[in-house]
Amino acid sequence: MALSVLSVQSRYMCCNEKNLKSAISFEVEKGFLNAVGGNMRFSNFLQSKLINLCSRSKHKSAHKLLEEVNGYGTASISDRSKLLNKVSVLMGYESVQDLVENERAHSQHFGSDFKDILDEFAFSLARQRFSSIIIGSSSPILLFDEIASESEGKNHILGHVRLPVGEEILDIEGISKTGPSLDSPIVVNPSFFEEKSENLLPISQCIATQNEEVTVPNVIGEDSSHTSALTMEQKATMIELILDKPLKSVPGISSKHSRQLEDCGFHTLRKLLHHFPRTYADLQNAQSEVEDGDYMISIGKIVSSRGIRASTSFSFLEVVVACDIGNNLNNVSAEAKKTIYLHLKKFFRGARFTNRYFLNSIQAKHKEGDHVCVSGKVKAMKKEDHFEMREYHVDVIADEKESCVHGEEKTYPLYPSKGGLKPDFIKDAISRALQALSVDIDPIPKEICEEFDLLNLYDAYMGIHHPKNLKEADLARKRLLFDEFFYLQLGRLFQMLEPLGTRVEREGLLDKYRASNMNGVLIEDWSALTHKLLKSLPYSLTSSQLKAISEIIWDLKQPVPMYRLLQGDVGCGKTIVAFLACMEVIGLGYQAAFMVPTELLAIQHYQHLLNLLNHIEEPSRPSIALITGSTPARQSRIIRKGLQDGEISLVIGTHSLIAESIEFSALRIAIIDEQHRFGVIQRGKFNSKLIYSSASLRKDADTDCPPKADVFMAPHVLAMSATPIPRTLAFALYGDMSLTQITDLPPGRQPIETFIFEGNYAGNETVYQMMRDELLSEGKIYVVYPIIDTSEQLPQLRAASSDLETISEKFEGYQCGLLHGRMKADEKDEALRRFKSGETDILLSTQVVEIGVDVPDASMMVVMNAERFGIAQLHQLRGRVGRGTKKSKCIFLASTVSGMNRLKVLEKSSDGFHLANIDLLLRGPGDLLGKKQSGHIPEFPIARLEMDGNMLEEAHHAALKILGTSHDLERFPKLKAELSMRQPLCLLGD
Ligand SMILES: Nc1ncnc2c1ncn2[C@@H]1O[C@H](COP(=O)(O)OP(=O)(O)OP(=O)(O)O)[C@@H](O)[C@H]1O
Repeated sequence: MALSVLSVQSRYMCCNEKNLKSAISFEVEKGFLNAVGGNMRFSNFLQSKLINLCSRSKHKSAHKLLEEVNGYGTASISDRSKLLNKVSVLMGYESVQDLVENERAHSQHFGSDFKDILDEFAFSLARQRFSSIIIGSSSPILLFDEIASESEGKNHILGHVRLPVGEEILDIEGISKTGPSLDSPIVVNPSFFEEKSENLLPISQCIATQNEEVTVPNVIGEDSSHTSALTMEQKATMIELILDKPLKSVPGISSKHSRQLEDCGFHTLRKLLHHFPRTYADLQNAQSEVEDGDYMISIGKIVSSRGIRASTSFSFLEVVVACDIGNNLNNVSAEAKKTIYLHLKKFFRGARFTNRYFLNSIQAKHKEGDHVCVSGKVKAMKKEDHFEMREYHVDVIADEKESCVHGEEKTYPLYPSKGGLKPDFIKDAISRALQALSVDIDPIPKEICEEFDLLNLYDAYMGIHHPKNLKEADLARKRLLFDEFFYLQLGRLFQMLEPLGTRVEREGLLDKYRASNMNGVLIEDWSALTHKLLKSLPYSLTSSQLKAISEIIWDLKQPVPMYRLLQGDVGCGKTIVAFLACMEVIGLGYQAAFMVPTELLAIQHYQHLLNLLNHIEEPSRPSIALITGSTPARQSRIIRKGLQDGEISLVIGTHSLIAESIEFSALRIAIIDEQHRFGVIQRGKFNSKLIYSSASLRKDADTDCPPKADVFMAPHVLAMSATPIPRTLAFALYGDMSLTQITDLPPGRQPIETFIFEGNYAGNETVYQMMRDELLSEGKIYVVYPIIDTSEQLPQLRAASSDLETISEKFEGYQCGLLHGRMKADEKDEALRRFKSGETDILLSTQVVEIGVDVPDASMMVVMNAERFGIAQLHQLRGRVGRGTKKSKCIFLASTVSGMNRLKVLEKSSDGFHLANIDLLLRGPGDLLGKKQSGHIPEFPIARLEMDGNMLEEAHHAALKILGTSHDLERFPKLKAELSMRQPLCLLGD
């Protein structure tokens, strides 16, 4: 309605703006409706709703609200809005907005004519009723206010087509009349967005009406003759306009809708187009048989929707969807087709969910006759062909006439909702945006697309959102995935080339990347301190470790901060590689920080390094410190001071290392062990912390002694991952990182024998016997549990603390220890120390031992309820044994036979990368990396990473090719512009 295009300003604007606007809009509508009805004041409407709720004495809050409603007329706008919100919630709506939408839908029986009249009158009515609100006083033509900034001399390109000097600014109402709305189909020439800087077109010519097409000279493509006179800079700036235009400039997206989209994060065309379908429905309903427990996705028609009150405090919603199934619905005889009925059920507990208003409102959300796509797990009901779904997802297929419903087009994109916007609304906006897209938007040159077998960008956007079939969607996905990698690679390489002065230097660097496996620094060129630590080791490094450290040292010598991921299977010896990297920078007079995810690991690393450094003579022995959450305040103060003064060269710690109060005097390298366990946010925090710390050196530089030039550079970052995440997944997460892999294990390691048993009486007894045998041969045993204490909710799970007594009794004469996350740091440390020293023979633990714990002579691990862990996680746990020369065993006890089957893969393989790939396929990347991380993973681009293994390599080669042709990207202005939109060109060290 008209009100929605107005800019509403009020001194009461302190309350939630969305709710306030909805409340006003609602009042206006209701007021008007009632005026038409002729006899009911607006507050009566609320009263009538509330009185019904009050009829039940339990609703004390409704009574109170009724009193408030009596004073509604005199209340402030913000109080009214709050009141409306409360009433809405009490009526079972989510918010006042939800109520407005539903009430509006309800009022549609007045017919579209009435709606038009309502729209027409609403504006003036709003003015009359709310004199305190200034409506329309600010320029309603928000679309064009960039023009003003341009005339003020800012050379800013508009989010819309620029007008020639003197052209009248169009009125928003004018635009909405001329331009199509979200409800009307449009025909727009793809070149709508393009513009010519010197000969700008009147906007009226650029907005196509229903049947006209507008031709605007093409200035975007590199080969366009019009562009030859433009400078690269101009071209690059113009290029930003296409995908980074605001949505309000897309024909067919009204300013109201664009505001709604913007509120949910869709600020530009790009943002909207990158809202990818979460899946595609095959509208042929190919399943011919449905069985209990199947996960199905199916198209059907809603046959009924009922909100049912089962008791005074229990209600449920039942929506029945009829789905025709059959192998190929178009070519199947009537007998082969059949209809199944899906009963979608949602349950509500609590008296407030049993009132009629609530039940009506939830049942009204599913309209009989609607075509929907349903997905979820089915449970067979007693009646044949009837299935229940309790956890389901329903998408309304917007237009039942849509060709795909009738089988012409099989793939139907299903979008996730965002910020409260319904998927259909987003889908519609995406379709509008696609129509407005230019065919030649692709910044990647045609030759590169051809060489790497990629769709062009326009086809990729079309293919991902409107695919004809799954193959087309997959090709589109690949192209967009390629972009993710490509720009990261391009950005990284570009950043490295920038500071290099001469063409020869740049070419040299590119050559090194062209043959990256040749990079490395000869051992003779390592620093003296690194050599000393190397000499103190009781073993020699494996060839893989040597290669890793020389790659890292090579990177440390580059003029830009290193960003490298060190990856290797469990127990391959990553820690020593990281220690050597620290020595390299400490040897040059800088500091190092080593951050690990658990206190236990911090202590272990600290003690390990301390032991190694004891072999180095005093003057050159670096001072190291340990700082964790349990470090006493006084000691932590001393350490912080030592780091600030530069007296401490290396600090090992948990996330407390990123505490605000820690400052370094010359931090040069940050090692982040098990980086993904910190989550992206903390990683970012750590980085910025480091940059800040380095930046603080500038102050010193201004005063007495100017530091070396490279002090201004942000610290090098070496991330380590013991979870052997697949190479490609690693890049999706750490796309701008270089990768070093340790591929072999230290010599003398014996393969771990793996057994899987069912955790029943017989299984347990067998395991106990194996444990006895192990103890007799002087082995040490970890017993790992999924939980600390037994839980009533999960009686089938064995718990570490509760089992201590049982195990102690069973293994009389042997000492048992306990280790879990709820213990204090020193208790944990003591438990591990006793196990290491042999004071305890059996350590009952939770998964705290999973990461990094190193007890080389531990020779057996038993994992209880192993089905509760992921495959990669079990592989990690198994890696706690077999770290020495003693032959080790690992036993997984599963509660169920089906659980045992899943674990069988661990019996067959001990290759972490292979197992991680399986986990990725079984559980998806979110699960593989733990909950913390999953929220940050763009599900779409990496959904099938295991199958796109070569993509990263290709992206890397493509980036090298581009930069080989033009070191500064001057010959590819579109790419340069795109790169600058995707990430700052100088992320670090600038
Ligand atoms: N080259 C080597 N030769 C013999 N032993 C080694 C070698 N490198 C490391 N080790 C030993 O192997 C064990 C495992 O090393 P480390 O803890 O560094 O492995 P990791 O890769 O960090 O393992 P995890 O992923 O389990 O944390 C340690 O006891 C370490 O001393």
